[in-house]
Amino acid sequence: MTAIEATDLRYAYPDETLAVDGVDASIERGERVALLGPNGAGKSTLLELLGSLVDPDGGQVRYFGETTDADTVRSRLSVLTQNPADYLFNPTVREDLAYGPAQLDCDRAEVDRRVERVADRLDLDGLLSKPPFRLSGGEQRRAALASALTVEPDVLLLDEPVSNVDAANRKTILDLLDDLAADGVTLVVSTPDTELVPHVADRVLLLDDAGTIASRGPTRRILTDTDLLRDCDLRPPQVVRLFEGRTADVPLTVDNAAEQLDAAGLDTIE
Ligand SMILES: Nc1ncnc2c1ncn2[C@@H]1O[C@H](COP(=O)(O)OP(=O)(O)OP(=O)(O)O)[C@@H](O)[C@H]1O
Repeated sequence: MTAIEATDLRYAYPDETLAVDGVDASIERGERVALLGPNGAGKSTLLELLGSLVDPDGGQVRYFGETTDADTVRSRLSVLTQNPADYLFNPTVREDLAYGPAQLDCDRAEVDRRVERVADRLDLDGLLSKPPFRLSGGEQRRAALASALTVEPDVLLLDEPVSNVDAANRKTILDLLDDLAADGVTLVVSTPDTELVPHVADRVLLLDDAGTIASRGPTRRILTDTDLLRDCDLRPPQVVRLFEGRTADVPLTVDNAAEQLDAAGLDTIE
């Protein structure tokens, strides 16, 4: 079943900047999709349109087959923007995490269960009683993600979820996204970072700086098309640049590359 079906989306800001121009996108349930493009390509705007945070000037977004009903969308879909303040507005982090499920009429015990479980998963246990404005920038981003997760969405749209996040927390977040995908949650991640894409997506919608889709396809096909990426002002992943032309099966990540070198008996270089 389709999770999100967008047709001919168009959005211009009040100053007439055309940020999204005629985008079609169909995202199946359980898929992991990246919105990849350079700065200013329209990724955040498209993510907000796909997540019903803003209404398009043209075109339409439908969810789960047919519905456009706002309550259904709110209960089954979470969007994480780049601004943690959109999610952190209560006196304590615990109340911010509890806000979504409480809005969905979960009872007190269920709300507490969700808050504890997500806080544990994102290493926020020690921060639950703090006011959110006392958290560091990275902690605020984790708390915002946690508040998007306590509604237990079927579809999660994330705008640059690991930008400005340290290595340990990046791993925590990427492992969590793997677990959510394994549980069947549909993931849409916007990023300008080609290095991140193999970790979060099986399919890519590639945007160019005109707010249109330049190409779409499986992650491997898009990330190994180095001319296409450069035409969109993106740098191909470093490991692709290193292995391009040296093997038919170009690895997309350093871990893939290490496995290939081991398999080829090149585990040490004299
Ligand atoms: N509030 C706004 N008013 C006017 N123009 C805007 C506004 N927000 C974004 N834009 C413009 O819309 C275009 C798309 O912006 P958007 O933030 O969607 O791009 P992006 O691909 O997410 O960029 P980045 O990678 O830098 O976050 C850009 O040209 C930007 O300058």
